[in-house]
Amino acid sequence: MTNSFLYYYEVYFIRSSAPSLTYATHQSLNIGSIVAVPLKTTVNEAVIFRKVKKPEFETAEITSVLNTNYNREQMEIAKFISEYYFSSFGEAISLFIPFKNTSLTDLLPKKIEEKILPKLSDIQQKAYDQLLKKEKALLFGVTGSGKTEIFISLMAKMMEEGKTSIFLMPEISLTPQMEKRLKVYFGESVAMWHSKLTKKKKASILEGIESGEIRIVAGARSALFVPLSNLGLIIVDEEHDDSYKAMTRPRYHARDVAVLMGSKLGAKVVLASATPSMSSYYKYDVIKLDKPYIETEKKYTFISGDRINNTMLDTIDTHYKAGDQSLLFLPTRGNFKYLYCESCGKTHLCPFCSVGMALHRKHRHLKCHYCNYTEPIRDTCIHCGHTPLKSERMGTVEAIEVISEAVEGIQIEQFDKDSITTAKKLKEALQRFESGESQLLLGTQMLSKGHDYANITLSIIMGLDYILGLADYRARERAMSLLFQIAGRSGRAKAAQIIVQTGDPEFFQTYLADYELFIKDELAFLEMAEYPPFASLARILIAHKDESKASKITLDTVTKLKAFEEIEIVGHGKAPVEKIANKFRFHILLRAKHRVPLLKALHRVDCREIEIDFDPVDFA
Ligand SMILES: Nc1ncnc2c1ncn2[C@@H]1O[C@H](COP(=O)(O)OP(=O)(O)OP(=O)(O)O)[C@@H](O)[C@H]1O
Ligand SMILES: [Zn+2]
Repeated sequence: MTNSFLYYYEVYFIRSSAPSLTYATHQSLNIGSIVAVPLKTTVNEAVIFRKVKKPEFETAEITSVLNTNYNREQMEIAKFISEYYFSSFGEAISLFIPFKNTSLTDLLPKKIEEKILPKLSDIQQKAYDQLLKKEKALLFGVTGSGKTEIFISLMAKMMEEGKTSIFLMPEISLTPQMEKRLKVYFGESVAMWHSKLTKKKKASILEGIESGEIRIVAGARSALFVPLSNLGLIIVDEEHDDSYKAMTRPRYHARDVAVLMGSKLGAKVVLASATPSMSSYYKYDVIKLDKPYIETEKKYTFISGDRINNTMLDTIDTHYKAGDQSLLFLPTRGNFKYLYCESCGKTHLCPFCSVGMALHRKHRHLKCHYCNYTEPIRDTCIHCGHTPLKSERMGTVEAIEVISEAVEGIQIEQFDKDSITTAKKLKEALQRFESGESQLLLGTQMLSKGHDYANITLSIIMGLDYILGLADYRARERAMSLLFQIAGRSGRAKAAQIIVQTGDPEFFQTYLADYELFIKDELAFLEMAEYPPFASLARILIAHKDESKASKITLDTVTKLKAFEEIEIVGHGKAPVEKIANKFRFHILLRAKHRVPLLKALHRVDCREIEIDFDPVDFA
């Protein structure tokens, strides 16, 4: 029977981590075609990966050929993702939505009426002109400088040329407001895309893309993978944001994949931020927009401590009574605590790694999660002698209680992952805030992203020292960009007040007027300390129900890795979050001057029981 087949193909199962298999068929197929193939008792979707010679072993026959396919670029990018981010090809290709076999490739130009497009200011126009000339660039524009208007002009230009655009935002919390802004200009030509859309909605958007009606797809990470033909532009807004990094396999970084995609497809890539990442600033041409569209006065107040104090309460009250709105940021609840000094604001650091020592009350010790150095719990600050050291932090719920009690009548919007669980709740919360029904937006990281509300006149940033003390080589960058981002949500139309809670005001004050100065100092530090962008990092995660098994896998992997001279094992041991879903977690942090030797070494270790996170951004 099998002798009569003419063609043999290696295929990968879509969404599966399984290795490839070979199937036979009578017809010649293209690489990237999607087929149905039998496996045991089921029929599965698979993608044709490459043509192979007739194998020695028996092969089953391809059941049918579906009417969709991945194009060459999608296949190539998926291959890159699977190798660079250590996933199977089947998992990597499943990020993409395939093209219909009948997809058109020519789009007619669409012109947006001149009069409805935003009129750019002179400095916006200059940045726009510069961006037109570059294949890829970083638009470094202070908060409120009107980066969005520049994007709109760029996307309109693409439409006129019969090209499509992808506009990425870090999270869906930004989509409702951005949707409104984009619809004004692009109407039915723009679609919002994110992973929480219903199947029906997705299907209708895909139809719009196919017919050529939709020319712009805007949304979170997954919008990068929609099947747009004639792609002319990819914008990555808030490019510094860690939400662009996927936390499950394939653990890709959407910003970095966007850059690769742009170069493969000949599409322009514009990364943008008011607080660019060190790596983008270092790698790409920088175009600056250094004035807000509307200049307002900003007054900063620094206070120490870790609680909501009377200064904050009084200020919230004043702004509330004046009919203005406020924003209050609290760091995300961590899974463990650090010791810090209330008096000087410094976190107690590991003497070897300069990262915060985590407090383990149960074991009655402090521990560094990078090098495992431990020491007894201490009570006195080594910097200023103050005693006792503190370890408490406050969550959103407690904060709302305190403020509601002190500021009579104020309506507070809890804006964090515990309360904003659906797209609907998000939309409603933002609507209540926009209409003025609520006057204080109180929450975690979600607050910091791109929101544009004219009426906010007060930003309060709590717990910055906690961020500064995180066990993360980017702790300073994270704290500084957070401060700039949250401060930037206020004062868009009127003068604003910003309260910053930190025991180390000098650090922040040095850079308040100039984020670029911070970038330069930080890059010098990273170069000296040999961290990215001056080195490559990878993190190996090991999780197992049996703790001793997890520990053994960790040690075995470390032993194997020691054979590779060009890579350094920075540390290994229990992960800061020791247990998730009943599995004990261990990790290994690796570093190399160049990425290639690191990739090579990691491709040599057995991947079945470990997970590799290349270019990690999360160390928990
Ligand atoms: N050319 C323009 N004409 C009219 N309004 C403008 C123009 N440029 C900017 N604005 C207004 O200024 C405000 C700030 O602009 P925008 O939200 O684009 O800032 P941004 O650079 O994206 O800031 P962030 O980094 O904080 O997200 C918006 O309300 C926007 O509508
Ligand atoms: Zn240490």
